[in-house]
Amino acid sequence: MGKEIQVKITYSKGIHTRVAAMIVQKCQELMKKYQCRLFIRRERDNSVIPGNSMLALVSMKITEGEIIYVFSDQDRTEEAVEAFAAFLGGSFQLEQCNLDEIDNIIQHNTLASEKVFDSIVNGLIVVDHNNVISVFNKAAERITGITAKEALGKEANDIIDNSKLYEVLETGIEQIAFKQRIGSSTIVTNRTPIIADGKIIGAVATFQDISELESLSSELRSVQDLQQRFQHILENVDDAICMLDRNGVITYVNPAYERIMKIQQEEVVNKHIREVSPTGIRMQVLKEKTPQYGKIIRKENGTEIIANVSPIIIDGEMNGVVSLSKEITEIKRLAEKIEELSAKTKYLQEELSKKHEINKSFDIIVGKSGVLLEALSIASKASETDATVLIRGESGTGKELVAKGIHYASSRKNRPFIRVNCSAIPHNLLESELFGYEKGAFTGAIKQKLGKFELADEGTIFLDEIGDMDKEMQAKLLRVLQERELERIGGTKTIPISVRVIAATNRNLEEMVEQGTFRSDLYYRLNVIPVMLPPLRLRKGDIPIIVEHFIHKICSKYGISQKRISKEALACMEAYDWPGNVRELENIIERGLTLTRDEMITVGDLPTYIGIEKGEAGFRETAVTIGEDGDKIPTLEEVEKSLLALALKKHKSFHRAGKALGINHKTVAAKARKYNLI
Ligand SMILES: Nc1ncnc2c1ncn2[C@@H]1O[C@H](COP(=O)(O)OP(=O)(O)OP(=O)(O)O)[C@@H](O)[C@H]1O
Repeated sequence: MGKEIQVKITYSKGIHTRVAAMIVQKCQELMKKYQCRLFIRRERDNSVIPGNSMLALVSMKITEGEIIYVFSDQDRTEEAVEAFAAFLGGSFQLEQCNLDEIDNIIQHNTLASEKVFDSIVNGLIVVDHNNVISVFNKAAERITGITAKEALGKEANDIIDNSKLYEVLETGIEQIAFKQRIGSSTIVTNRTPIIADGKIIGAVATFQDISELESLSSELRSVQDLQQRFQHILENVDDAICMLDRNGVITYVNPAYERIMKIQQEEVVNKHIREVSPTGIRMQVLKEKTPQYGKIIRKENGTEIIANVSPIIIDGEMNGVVSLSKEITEIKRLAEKIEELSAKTKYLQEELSKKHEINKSFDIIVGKSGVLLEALSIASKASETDATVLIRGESGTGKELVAKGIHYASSRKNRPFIRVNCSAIPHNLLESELFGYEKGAFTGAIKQKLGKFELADEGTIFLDEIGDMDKEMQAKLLRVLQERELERIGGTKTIPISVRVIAATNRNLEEMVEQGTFRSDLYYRLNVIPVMLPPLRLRKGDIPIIVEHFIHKICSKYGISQKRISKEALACMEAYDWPGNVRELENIIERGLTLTRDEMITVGDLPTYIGIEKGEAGFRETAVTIGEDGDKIPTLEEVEKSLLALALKKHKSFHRAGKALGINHKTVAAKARKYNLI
């Protein structure tokens, strides 16, 4: 490097564009001649520029009187440096230079500036002091959709509606980072005044299209919003959720996971699944990248869970694993609940369909228990045919009611329903009762008498207590049933009969057939459609509605105001076993309604043996202690009452109580009535 030569700029206007062009032209000429490169160093800030760079020279804004230094990059080029220094310190007369060369340099530089402007990615608009556009670069064209041709030479506000460059021209205050809409784009712009010699000679706006940024940030906002929603869901679902990243590190577990797995998130989050569950399904899915559904896992703490584990695949790449698990006990509980509910629904549907199937004529029979409805459903179906029906059931279970129901539901309903109580009629009279007799058939037969079969013609005959019929009569009945015709006693002609037969008994006919006291052929002829009526103790759920039914029926019968029954009294009745079934219950209600002076039947209005089932007042009052220590000796009647009450409490039926006490059931019933035990 050669020596530096100091130069003082004496030119009054400093180094402006034309002068710079002249310097560049001189520098190029000297560089060519001396085969070196020449540089200028400014004293003010020590900045160095090449002497042949027009843009750098102009930007240095070297003024009159400033000190600069000139040097070369080669040794022994003093001549070149001296010549250059002499030129710089001169007066820059145009004649000194080749004018064409200078024009070319200026032209090239202007073109270079345009290129620079166009290569800027930001929009650039320059206006003069009249707000007329002098620069409108390519980016400005792209962002505004206006061509430079349309814009140049026009007032800025004619081209861009809301341009604020005029404000900058007026105030000289720059506007930084202003957001503005141009057409469909959103831009952010800086507007700066151009000041020369203290005067505003124009303004420049540089701007950037941020529409994409805006839509990205709104997308970001909605993604954030979505993420918050997901977070909320994850935190609140009942399923345990666990997420692993692509490397197998646990990144998230939700509160349900902590609860079900009985673990705190700090214990697992940020740990590799290998540490937490090395042989588990999550590890397997991480390795194999295939989902596993419905896996049942028994945890060490005894919890049984069902898990679905899936790989998270994004753009075909494994991005992590998510597991969703549920405590199986919960599912089991729900499944059991569903099973229970569907069994209940099925039962209710069956009950309902039974009720629907039952003819209205059976509405007089109160009760909605399954066993009763089943019996009534069979009876109702039987009423659609002429088949013989055998009704079985303990005394007082409603056999006659059902027989009537069948008759009134049948096509024979407008014809007679005739009841014959086979046990109430002496054996020798039953034949004439059933089949009638001719005048003079026997002593006392002073005129012809029609039998019940003839009276029931086209209707129904109800043979109650058929088990009490003697064998001779059984044979005669069988013949009539088989032949569908009869002869009156003492008569000669056969009379055809069209009668529907319903028989009933509370006796064990099968046992009687075995013992030979009931004809098996008659048994089979009668037992075409068997209807089994359940005893009241097997359908205690019906007690409240039957009680209500009788209270209503009896109050209406006696024309008294409707009464009620106390909860305790009803509870006693529900606890009692009802050996006399519905008939007994009806009697007790009638008795209670007669005894009570209140609006309500209470425990005190019930027979004592009913209360005892619930530990109410009753037997204890009647219980008698027989002592030998001079206590008062009870009367015989007191002892008898007490014994009867105890026997009835224990055995629940007159028959069995009678057996226990060694007396027959009729005596038990009579004495129970006498002592007010029923
Ligand atoms: N389910 C019922 N709903 C309403 N009343 C009933 C019901 N069951 C029986 N009863 C009534 O009970 C009493 C006895 O009924 P029913 O005479 O039909 O019984 P039973 O079985 O024929 O008795 P027994 O074998 O002693 O002749 C009648 O007053 C009857 O109205």
